[in-house]
Formats: sequence, C-alpha cells, structure tokens
Amino acid sequence: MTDIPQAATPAFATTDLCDDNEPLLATGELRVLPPAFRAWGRHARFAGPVATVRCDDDNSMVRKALETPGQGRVLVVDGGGSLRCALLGGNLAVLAEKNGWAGVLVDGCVRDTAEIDACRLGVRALAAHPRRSDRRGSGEREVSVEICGVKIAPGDWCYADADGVVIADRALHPV
Ligand SMILES: O=C([O-])CC(=O)C(=O)O
Repeated sequence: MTDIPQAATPAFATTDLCDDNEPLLATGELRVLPPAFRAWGRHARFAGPVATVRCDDDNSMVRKALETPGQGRVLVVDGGGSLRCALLGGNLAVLAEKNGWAGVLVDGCVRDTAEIDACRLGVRALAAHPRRSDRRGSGEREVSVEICGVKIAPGDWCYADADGVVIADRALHPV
C-alpha cells in the first residue's frame, strides 16, 4: 500500500488559541464548539483547513469527499446531530487515512470505533451507533454549515485536542 505522508500536525493547544486570541473570540472570528464531541482515532490532536459536507442520514457525500486527496484537511460533516445512524465507519476512516485527511468531525454518529481507533486520523463525533446510513447520493459538499450553533465554512481552520474543538476564520497556530 502506498503510504501517503500525513501533513505535519502544527504545534498548537486549543487552550492557548483561546487565551491568545480573546479579541477574535469576541468578534466571532474564533469560535468554540460545545463540549459535546467524543474522540476516536489514533491522533488525539489534529488541525487543518476545513472541507464540508451537509447530509441527512446519507453518507454518500462523506465517501465522495474522503475519496479525494485530503492534503491535511479536516472534513466537517453536518449531519444535523442525527443519532439515527452512523455517517462514518471503519472503511471510510481507512480511506481518509490513505488519502491524507487530518481528521473528520461529525455532527452525528460513527461506527466500527475499534477500526477507527486503529487509523492515523483524528475523529470527533457525538456518539457511536451500530446502524449504517442510507446511500442515496443525497447531500451537499463545500457549503457553509452550522454545527451546535457554530458557523463553519470551507477554508476555515479546525483545531482539535483533548480540551476541545475550535474553528477559526484563518490559520492561528504559530508557524
Ligand atoms: O461504509 C459506510 O457507509 C460506513 C461504514 O460502515 C464504513 O465506513 O465502514
């Protein structure tokens, strides 16, 4: 198997990003997701520019996105907070790893969590769910989404670590 190099995870801590950018928290250029997400995957911390999918219990567009080169990006999946099925499982996590995605954030559920935990990937989701989603080809890619009241647009930056997940209008980590 060809091993696609993962983009190096930038040095950051979500706590420092919040402490060092209070004016941006005030203006909304830096936004904090509510602490509603559980962590899976081998990478406890990850960051990257955002790509988006919005879907309704149908993960067709999640697969389509993860089939493309990730180039260190984070796929944000607005599943509307659905607790009805899983929008990401072991196969898609392996695909994401193979294609160089830094992480996947799902406002919804995942499954095959042991398989996800074996992938060099960071995953955040609301919960695990054993049921797979529909595959009807519905859903949208590269649209602005809103997760738990937080607006996230393609090209924003997502930073996730053990303390939380933050979204910024631009890269904020020290270079
Ligand atoms: O394929 C799917 O729809 C979700 C899944 O179970 C996997 O990624 O393994």
